[in-house]
Amino acid sequence: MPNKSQKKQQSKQKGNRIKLHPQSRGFKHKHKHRTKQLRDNINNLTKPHLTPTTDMSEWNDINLPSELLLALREMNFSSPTPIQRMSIPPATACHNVIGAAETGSGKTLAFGIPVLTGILQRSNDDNICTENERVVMDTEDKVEGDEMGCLGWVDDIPDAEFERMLSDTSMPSNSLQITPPHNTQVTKPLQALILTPTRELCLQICSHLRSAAIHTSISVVALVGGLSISKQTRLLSRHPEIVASTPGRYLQLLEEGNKYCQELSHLSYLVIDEVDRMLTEGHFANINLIFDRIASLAGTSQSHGPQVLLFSATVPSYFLNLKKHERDEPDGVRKLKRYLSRKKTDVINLTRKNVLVEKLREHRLMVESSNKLYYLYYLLLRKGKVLVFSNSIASLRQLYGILTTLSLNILIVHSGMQQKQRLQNLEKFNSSEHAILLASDMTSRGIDFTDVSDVIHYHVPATVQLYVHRCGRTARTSVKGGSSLLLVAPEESRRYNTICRDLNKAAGIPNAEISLNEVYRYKDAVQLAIKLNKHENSYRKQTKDESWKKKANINLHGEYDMTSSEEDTPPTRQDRFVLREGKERLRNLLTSINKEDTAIRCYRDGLKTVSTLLTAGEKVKPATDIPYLPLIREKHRRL
Ligand SMILES: Nc1ncnc2c1ncn2[C@@H]1O[C@H](COP(=O)(O)OP(=O)(O)OP(=O)(O)O)[C@@H](O)[C@H]1O
Repeated sequence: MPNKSQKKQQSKQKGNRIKLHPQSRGFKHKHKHRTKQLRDNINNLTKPHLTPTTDMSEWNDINLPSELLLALREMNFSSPTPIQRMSIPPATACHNVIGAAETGSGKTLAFGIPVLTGILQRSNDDNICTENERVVMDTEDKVEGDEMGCLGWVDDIPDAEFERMLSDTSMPSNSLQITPPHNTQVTKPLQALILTPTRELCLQICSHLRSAAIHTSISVVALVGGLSISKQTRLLSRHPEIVASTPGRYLQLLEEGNKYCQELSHLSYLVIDEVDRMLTEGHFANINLIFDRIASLAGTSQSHGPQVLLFSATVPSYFLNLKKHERDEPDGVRKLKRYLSRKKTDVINLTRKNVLVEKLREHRLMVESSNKLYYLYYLLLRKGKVLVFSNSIASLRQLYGILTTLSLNILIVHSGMQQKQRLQNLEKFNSSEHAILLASDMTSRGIDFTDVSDVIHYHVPATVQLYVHRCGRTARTSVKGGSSLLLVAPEESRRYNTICRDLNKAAGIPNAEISLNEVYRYKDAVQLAIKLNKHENSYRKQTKDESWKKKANINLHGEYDMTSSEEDTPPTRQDRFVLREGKERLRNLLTSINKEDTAIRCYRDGLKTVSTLLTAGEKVKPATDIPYLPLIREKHRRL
């Protein structure tokens, strides 16, 4: 077995991301090497042979620093997206910006590029960061892959070594002097704070900005709940220029007295992504506290205080028209508007009339709620990368159990899961070509999935904004298109009508042509899976209870108490038999359907995805399960 230092050596040889003590690494040499590398990279911008296909002239009007242009070139972003083209110039000219653009339109860089540009300019102009500090940051802060590309690298540095790196001032004369010279400002206060509603989105933004800042010395740190706060505190002790955070974790660090989080007097940018979500109940109280702190530090001076950048695909009308005050404005919106009025504020609204992406193909199915599962199973038999949204965690868990019993390979993500498991499942889904992810609305905003072919709404979402954001997980910039299928039960028709009204869809969403007869071919199998799943859950619960009781009794009395009451009876052989026999029956049933069934054949041969089925109208038989469609249309017309 290799010991610890051998392991380090091995991973270093593999190009891994272990950091060693500055003295042992020859920081000076490394820095020189890095600076040369950066200079070469920038020079190479003009050498077409490196990436001959990427013409970056479309960015010329925006006048970006060469370090950023190089990174964009490496990402193959040859031209700015419309929202980037419109919002980067005013934001770099120190205006507040409120940006609304469809999902997947590149809003992260629309605020990220001005923030990075501003910080680069300041570091050149103001000498906020001394040359020596920059050297340390440059050498230490390069971050490579981990869970969602953001945090794991800190694991590689042993704690003691990490502390020594931060506190060691007794360097030999031939190593870099990190003690700053007199009369230079040594503290590097926080310059940009980006607030996002979910942890996953926060990590994604952090990773995206790091890629854009790869050729600069700017460091970006993500602060999120569910992951070690002490690691995040250590990251903050390195004074990153940009912090992306969920409001709850930032507030927690503020309350715990973290000096870096408290020092907001030099904050130049406050970004609120998914602003409509952030100002609604649940987040607003925290945002308000953070904002109050920033506003109080800014005082009343026009020139003080950070520039504010607010972005979403669904910016509420009270932000699109700043002069208009609406009755339904959430608490504190006026306060934020007053703050915005201190600087020039540009409102950039690029959303289309019905807000959704043009490339999206929308359908809906009117189904009895008791039949939804049959439809879902039928659809999931097809190939594709399918994202299924449900309104509750309980129903997600139930669907997961049943669909897994039906031998489908399913991933699941919701807020009731461990953070690491959530990230792992998202990563797995994202990197697969064909996969099914059951998700709660935690995943509906901002997550940049690649090539999702279909979004299925198992329940009608509670708001039109949720519908837009769920649909936005497909048909993003990098893909040709995608489909959304809304399953509407009679009791959900009111919500469905509201969505249609808010999206100006007078004729409603087009109906998907899937016949109930076709779907009912799986009825027996699905019903059996429901029963088996129920049985298995209670069997598992009993087994779990038993082992828990055993442990509890052993702990309390030193030995297991064999006397148990009637209802405590452990699962019997009979239970196990029923379960085994049921599974066998289900297997046989599926095999027999499999032999003749076209859908499964299509799935196996990869011929049909959900979208092709929906758009091609594979079944010509009269559609839908429910005869109350005209009623809904009628109702809708009246609205
Ligand atoms: N200039 C560009 N050219 C090509 N692709 C880009 C460009 N800018 C960003 N992208 C890519 O577009 C995708 C979507 O970007 P981003 O996640 O920022 O969208 P968004 O507008 O924030 O979406 P959402 O509203 O769902 O949060 C990302 O994969 C990103 O890398």
